[in-house]
Amino acid sequence: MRAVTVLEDIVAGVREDLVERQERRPLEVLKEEASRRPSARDGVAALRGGSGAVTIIAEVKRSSPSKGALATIADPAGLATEYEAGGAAVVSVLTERRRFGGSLEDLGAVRASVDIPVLRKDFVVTPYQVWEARAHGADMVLLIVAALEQQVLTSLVERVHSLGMTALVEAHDREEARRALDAGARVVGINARNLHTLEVDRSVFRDVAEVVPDEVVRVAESGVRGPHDVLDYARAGAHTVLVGEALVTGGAPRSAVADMVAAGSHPSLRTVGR
Ligand SMILES: O=P(O)(O)OC[C@@H](O)[C@@H](O)c1c[nH]c2ccccc12
Repeated sequence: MRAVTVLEDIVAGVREDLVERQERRPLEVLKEEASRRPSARDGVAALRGGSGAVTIIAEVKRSSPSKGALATIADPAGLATEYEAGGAAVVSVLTERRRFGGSLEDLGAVRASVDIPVLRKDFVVTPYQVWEARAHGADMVLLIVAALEQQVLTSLVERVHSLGMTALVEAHDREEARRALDAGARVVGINARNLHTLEVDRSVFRDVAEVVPDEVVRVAESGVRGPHDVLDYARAGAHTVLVGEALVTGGAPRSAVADMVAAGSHPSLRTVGR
């Protein structure tokens, strides 16, 4: 028998937790809550930024399967406010509980504290979770190609977009990137961390980015240690860079984001064909 990979293990846990939430809060209730929210913010416009500079998605992340505990983050809303003040285009909030220590409460608290778009980062495998995201004020939802069959992926992308949100569709190789585009993604994340083995290989980005056209926002995910890596990803064709660990462990989130935003506006990038 094939070994169960980390991704499959995480998704199994997510499905278990989901059963309980669906009992507590029927879909009809969620839909009602979602309908009372103001419209979702435009994630694509925020990530494009307007000036040709590379934008930053800053992540609220307490722990990870690869590194274990990273930061306590007693006040996720306060952290998100720092990210926004540093110039982040979007805040990503991990809501997966078992491995990442996140929650939908974190998402709601962050939503209430910032004006920029907020991304729900989780292992979304059912429409119910998309409604949950909207009911808690998310503007964007992560969908992971490797966790979804193509038909399911396509219908989840459609569901996200029909609720006025933007899907960030995550790929790890060229084949998955093509599947993301086929499913209708307007924003494609290329994750340098392999979710089966958890290893980071930053060179994956350049290779996979080649199959993602310029009309689609290319997001480089994982393994960013500082401004230098932002610049490298930008030179490899990223429109946006998503950063977690370096921001939650560094101790000065506002200035860390500001330094990365500055790297993303470097004059040398104007000559890169982005
Ligand atoms: O902490 P890092 O190396 O900056 O990585 C952030 C982000 O890319 C990572 O959290 C991530 C990327 N895709 C995911 C999918 C699920 C959970 C987490 C992730």
